[in-house]
Amino acid sequence: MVKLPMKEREQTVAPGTIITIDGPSASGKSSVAQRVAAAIGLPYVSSGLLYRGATYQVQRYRVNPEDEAAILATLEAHPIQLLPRPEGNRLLAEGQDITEQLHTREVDAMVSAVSKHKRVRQYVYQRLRELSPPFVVEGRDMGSTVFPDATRKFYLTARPEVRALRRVPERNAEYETVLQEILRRDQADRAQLAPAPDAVLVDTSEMGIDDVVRTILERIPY
Ligand SMILES: Nc1ncnc2c1ncn2[C@@H]1O[C@H](COP(=O)(O)OP(=O)(O)O)[C@@H](O)[C@H]1O
Ligand SMILES: Nc1ccn([C@@H]2O[C@H](COP(=O)(O)OP(=O)(O)O)[C@@H](O)[C@H]2O)c(=O)n1
Repeated sequence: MVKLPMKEREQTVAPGTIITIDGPSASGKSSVAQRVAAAIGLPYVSSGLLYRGATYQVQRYRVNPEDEAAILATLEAHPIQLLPRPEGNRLLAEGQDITEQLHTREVDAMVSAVSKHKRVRQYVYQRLRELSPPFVVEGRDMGSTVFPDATRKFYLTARPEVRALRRVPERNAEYETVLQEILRRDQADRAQLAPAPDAVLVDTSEMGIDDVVRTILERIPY
């Protein structure tokens, strides 16, 4: 098991605590997970960065995103590593921090094709399950598939138009283009986007980040 760096504050949750925060693109998962984790003194883990890192390697080594075996061979030869840091997760590829290259339209355009392969998902699940609780983890299927026995599960949603408006400043692209790309990725990700039946659903369309964080903290035993 991989011990995660813990904030110096004394532990306030049970040692085995796992909080999952899932949802579609720009629903607020990363921002909210980072704040919730900081509030209860836990590390937070971004599963999406592992899929983005895998996609970056596929593009870097010009691998066919439809070729599952070639993708796995590339990840074996050119490994990626997630560093969950309280100030923000970092993703290393062959020892180099490539995090800044991962939130781009190029990676957005291909990440669903790479992520849909069963063995790619198993590769990511393996990395995540090596992490030693307690932690907050965000993604799409953390509560439904990867950590079904999580202590608390949350599923953030927001209207696509709201999510597109939030994403525009991060992608330096026109609103309509960003909206279409979000709708395309929602559709491409639909297999892993179903909330766990025991997840608390939070529609963040009309909520500020602090309200979402408060809504989640109120439902966590700490
Ligand atoms: N409830 C909210 N209200 C307003 N802006 C938000 C809200 N949640 C997230 N944001 C902003 O929207 C953008 C995308 O949020 P992010 O946490 O990256 O979403 P995700 O991880 O689900 O893709 C960020 O700039 C973030 O600050
Ligand atoms: N748990 C997860 C997390 C991400 N992903 C894939 O990785 C892509 C990027 O996830 P992300 O969380 O970094 O993306 P945003 O939601 O921040 O836009 C998603 O569009 C999915 O294709 C997944 O399949 N399962």
